[in-house]
Amino acid sequence: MVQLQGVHKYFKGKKGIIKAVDNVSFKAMPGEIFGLLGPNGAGKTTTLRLISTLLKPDSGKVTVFGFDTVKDAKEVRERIGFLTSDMKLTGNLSPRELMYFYGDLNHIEREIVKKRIVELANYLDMNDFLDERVNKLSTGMKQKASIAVSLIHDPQVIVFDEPTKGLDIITARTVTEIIKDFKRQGKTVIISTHVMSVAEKLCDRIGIILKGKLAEIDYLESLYSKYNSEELEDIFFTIAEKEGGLGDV
Ligand SMILES: Nc1ncnc2c1ncn2[C@@H]1O[C@H](COP(=O)(O)OP(=O)(O)OP(=O)(O)O)[C@@H](O)[C@H]1O
Repeated sequence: MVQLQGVHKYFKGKKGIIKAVDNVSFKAMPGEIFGLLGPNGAGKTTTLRLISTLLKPDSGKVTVFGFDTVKDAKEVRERIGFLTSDMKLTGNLSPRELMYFYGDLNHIEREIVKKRIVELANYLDMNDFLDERVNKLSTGMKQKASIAVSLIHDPQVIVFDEPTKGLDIITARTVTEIIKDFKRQGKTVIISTHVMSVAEKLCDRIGIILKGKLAEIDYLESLYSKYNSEELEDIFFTIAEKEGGLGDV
């Protein structure tokens, strides 16, 4: 389980203070896909980076299975996998070598990593390119390799920033199927997206984030009935217009 309680994260911008995350609170539970939906600059990536210990909140608290992301960062990192479509794997190492490298970084015994590589290669259908250099791989293969690397420690919580960004429809479909599978495995999944169809296809619960604030949070089905619409896009614009939070959409 992931919990945010009154979390604030501000940055200094050229035009003054940017309230990237402004008093955000929510919970994401095991076996659930929670989606943060918002326009560019709304604070989605910052929120996910706070959950993944890559940033510290200015105030408020983020916990992962009760462990505090600041005080217990090591315990949190052991339980979390942070994935992003922007993760560009380059260089002369193969996916297998990269998985060993990240296994070592996570202090996992080599025998365990060896077994995990077999599991992940079968699961992600990577056996044909497990020993190719990553800079020779296609975008889809690289994406699978970066997912495998991020999952080497079999995390209970998966945080995925813009899971389908820049992917062709076939790879995007593979990635969305993998995310659904995480849910079936009882993992806690948190994704960010600005693509309504991705949120509609994948998420059980959605938090709409506008200018750093959570403007709405509810089950997808409840949003449809609350706003009397079957279109998440219409619901999003209704909320954004009410909040005056469309920013630079
Ligand atoms: N390291 C940083 N330093 C200064 N400002 C930052 C930093 N990181 C993010 N910001 C600002 O915080 C705000 C929220 O950014 P964030 O990347 O979280 O938004 P986002 O919802 O993920 O947007 P996008 O969909 O464009 O990726 C933006 O105004 C951004 O410019």
